[in-house]
Amino acid sequence: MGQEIQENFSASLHETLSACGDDSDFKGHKTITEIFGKLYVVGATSEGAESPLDVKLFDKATGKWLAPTILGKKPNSSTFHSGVLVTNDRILFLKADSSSNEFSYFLEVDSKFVRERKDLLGGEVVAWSKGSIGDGPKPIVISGPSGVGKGTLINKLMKDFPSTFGFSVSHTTRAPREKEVNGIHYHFTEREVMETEIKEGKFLESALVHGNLYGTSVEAVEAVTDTGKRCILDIDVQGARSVRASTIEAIFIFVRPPSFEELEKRLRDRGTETEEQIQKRLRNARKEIEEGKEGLFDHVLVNDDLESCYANLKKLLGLDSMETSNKAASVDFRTPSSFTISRDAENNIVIDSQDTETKDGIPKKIVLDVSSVRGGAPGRTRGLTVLIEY
Ligand SMILES: Nc1ncnc2c1ncn2[C@@H]1O[C@H](COP(=O)(O)OP(=O)(O)OP(=O)(O)O)[C@@H](O)[C@H]1O
Ligand SMILES: Nc1nc2c(ncn2[C@@H]2O[C@H](COP(=O)(O)O)[C@@H](O)[C@H]2O)c(=O)[nH]1
Repeated sequence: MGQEIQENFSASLHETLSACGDDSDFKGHKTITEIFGKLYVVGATSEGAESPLDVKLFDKATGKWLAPTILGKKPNSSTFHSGVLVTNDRILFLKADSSSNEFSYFLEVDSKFVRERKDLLGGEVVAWSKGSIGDGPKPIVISGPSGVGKGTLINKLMKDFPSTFGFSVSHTTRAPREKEVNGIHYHFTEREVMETEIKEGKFLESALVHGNLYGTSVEAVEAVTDTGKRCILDIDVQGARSVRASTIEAIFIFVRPPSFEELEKRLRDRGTETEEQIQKRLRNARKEIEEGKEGLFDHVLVNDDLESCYANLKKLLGLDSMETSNKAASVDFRTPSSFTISRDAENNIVIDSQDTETKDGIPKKIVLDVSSVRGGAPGRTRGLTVLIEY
């Protein structure tokens, strides 16, 4: 029953679009979803399974096509996809012949993130985020004054748990230090370029820190989440505040020095800053240490003895027993190459295979509970629950 409603609805939108002159220019399969008088047309502009899904927008009231700014990593197209309106701010796209890690993408059209970007950029904005089954690992934000040992602690985590954690590589306008490598430690960039990209909405957060611009790009976070790893952000307190205000659900950790004198000693001994820069960083450190007490952070660690601080960090991340404890719930399947979509009595989304042959790992039915999804662009939409029938 639900399935018929879906097909009739979609067919009438195709008719509406044809009557108005379909300028969407998509090759192969496309879907149309109506939200508040706007038709979101999604398809691929070029042939081939690996071409990205694009979004065109038709405004029924004005009869005009609008070109939205598309944020987030676009999903690759497949032979077939289906769009399901989940709430009035997002559409769920389900892809045929795709792995459980790739089959679901959300297109946000009016989420908080999208509204913020609309204010910033003007015009229409939409944002993609990949769907994640289960809770998925929450990103970790690590803040603290310069020289306290954030980088040292993060390096230890990355070395000991390489398949669990991925580092969000920030952009900065400061000059590289002797052993720093572009693209690994930072994306070193020109100020003008970074300012333009901030205006274009490419950054999740950015801040002026010790006289230079630093920022976390949406792409940097997505590059890590795409690998299924848990993202670690090393950012200052201003950045932590911005991430806290975003849709990203993260764990916020503040690292404190045992004393101000020890902090100064570490900064000097590191030997990477001039005296003037050290003084500036120390002045900012006093402010940051005060801000670290304000309740913005979920956990405060004192980095006195490195090994015991690292042990405490692992403990609060639940890593003291085994490496895999923070991995996302894994459910392995492939979606069928053709399917129909319906809603069941509990309002779950039901994907029914229309494949004529049964194949290993491809369920006959996939039931998706989307009632607890949260998060979203930039990053992932987490909390999809999946029930599978073979
Ligand atoms: N517990 C510790 N005891 C003594 N020295 C430490 C400790 N932790 C880190 N260090 C040293 O302190 C210096 C600063 O550490 P690190 O570069 O990791 O700080 P940071 O917080 O990442 O600084 P920044 O914010 O400037 O990048 C390094 O030389 C590091 O080896
Ligand atoms: N708000 C942000 N702060 C960042 C980011 N990347 C790094 N930082 C912070 O800058 C200072 C100085 O770093 P350094 O490498 O020059 O010593 C430090 O506190 C970092 O945490 C970012 O993307 N956003």
